[in-house]
Amino acid sequence: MVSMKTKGQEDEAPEERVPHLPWMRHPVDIDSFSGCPVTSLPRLDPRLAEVLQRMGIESFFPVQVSTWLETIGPGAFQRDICINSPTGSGKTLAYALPIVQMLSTRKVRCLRALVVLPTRDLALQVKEVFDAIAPVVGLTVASAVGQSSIADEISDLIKKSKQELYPSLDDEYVEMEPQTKVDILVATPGRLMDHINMTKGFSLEHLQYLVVDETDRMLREAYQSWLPTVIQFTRPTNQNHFRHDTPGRTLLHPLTTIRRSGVERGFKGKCYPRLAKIVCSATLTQDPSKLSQLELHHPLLLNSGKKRYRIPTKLESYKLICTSNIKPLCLIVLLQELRGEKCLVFTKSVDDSHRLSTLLGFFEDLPFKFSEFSSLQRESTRRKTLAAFKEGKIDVLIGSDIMARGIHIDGLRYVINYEMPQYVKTYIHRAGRTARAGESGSCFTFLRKNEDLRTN
Ligand SMILES: Nc1ncnc2c1ncn2[C@@H]1O[C@H](COP(=O)(O)OP(=O)(O)OP(=O)(O)O)[C@@H](O)[C@H]1O
Repeated sequence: MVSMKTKGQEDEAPEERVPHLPWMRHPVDIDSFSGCPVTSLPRLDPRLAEVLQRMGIESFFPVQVSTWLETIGPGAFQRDICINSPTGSGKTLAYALPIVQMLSTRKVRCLRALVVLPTRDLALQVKEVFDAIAPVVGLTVASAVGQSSIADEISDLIKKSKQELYPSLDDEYVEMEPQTKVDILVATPGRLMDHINMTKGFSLEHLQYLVVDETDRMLREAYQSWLPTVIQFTRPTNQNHFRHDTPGRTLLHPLTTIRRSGVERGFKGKCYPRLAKIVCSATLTQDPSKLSQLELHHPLLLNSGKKRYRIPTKLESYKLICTSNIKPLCLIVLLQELRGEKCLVFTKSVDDSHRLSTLLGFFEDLPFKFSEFSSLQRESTRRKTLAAFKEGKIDVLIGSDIMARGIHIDGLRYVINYEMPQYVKTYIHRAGRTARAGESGSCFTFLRKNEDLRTN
């Protein structure tokens, strides 16, 4: 086996192409910002500063500072924000913090911010971030991910209606009451659609902020047309003539969110305040037809550096060249060398993960504990395996790209591509499970002699 350190995936990426969309050609460079101590961020609510410090956050990362300046700062969220910044650079807090700060002055509780992510694991991880900061300013967060029964989710989301409590109340008064009892909802598209279609009282009419995380993946799949549905339901009143719960009703009552009243002083004739959007990824798509689905309002791109994608600065990449017949042995040697440190091993499919785990199972006395992590396993099994891995009871997880996106595991220093990923984007997300939040980490990729890390 030959091992070689590479200069980094980005040096091997294909030639940069000029983006088709003019607004993508002139991004704000996130790397031109430096970190900022929590206590120095202009206009940050002292309660939020305090809770962040208690969480051990002393200063903000550049992506968080630049997003803050475009939302709470001078940018004043006049434009929709598209964030393209490396894995582990802190994008979650970059959008969570301004949203929580902006909602902290709300008077009436109802659903005002929606964050949508492709998988349940990611959604729950993001909810944890909101849960850590939102309650200190009196905000409530819920998830709609299908982790619990839909009935439990409904009881977390929807108030008992006044009519149920006081049957003699006038219908008109009851309709004025917002029925959602959370301020922020973190959802996966499937469960979100279930609530939109079936949950009585679930309404997006007061929504002010929409976040689409892992945007490129979210736009690649239709997920039951969740995006056009959300956009349709949140159009200003004068453009939205239908509602699913009370068809034909027009509403302009005192509790109507100002966005729906359509104050005509917005940019390029659009109603203002509008539904403000933040979309983000480590590999944001530049495809105009995909991005157009988001109906972005005068978008602003925040990009790390000049390149289209960037890997974390402290990530070291290695090629391991060996023939197929000795690859499992080479993997075992490598894992022995890593001395029981946490490590993710990626294969190209669930079947390959299963085969590799079964093969390793034949070896006795391996000095590391490993487990398979597969979409074919039950949700509860996967959750237990991930928890055991996080706690250090398992050293090595073997899986396919189900583990590649967004998941954060403290102290994970090594990623191994047992099979070379097919796309640069996949490499970036897999490798990005390590070297997060300014830490160092290494990614090893097994290749055959004439193979290269260069992918399409
Ligand atoms: N300002 C900060 N100081 C210290 N740690 C931070 C800070 N901001 C975020 N983190 C930590 O950095 C880690 C990575 O953050 P996060 O998951 O938001 O990255 P990301 O950019 O969304 O990555 P990915 O693209 O892989 O989803 C998390 O553990 C988070 O708690």
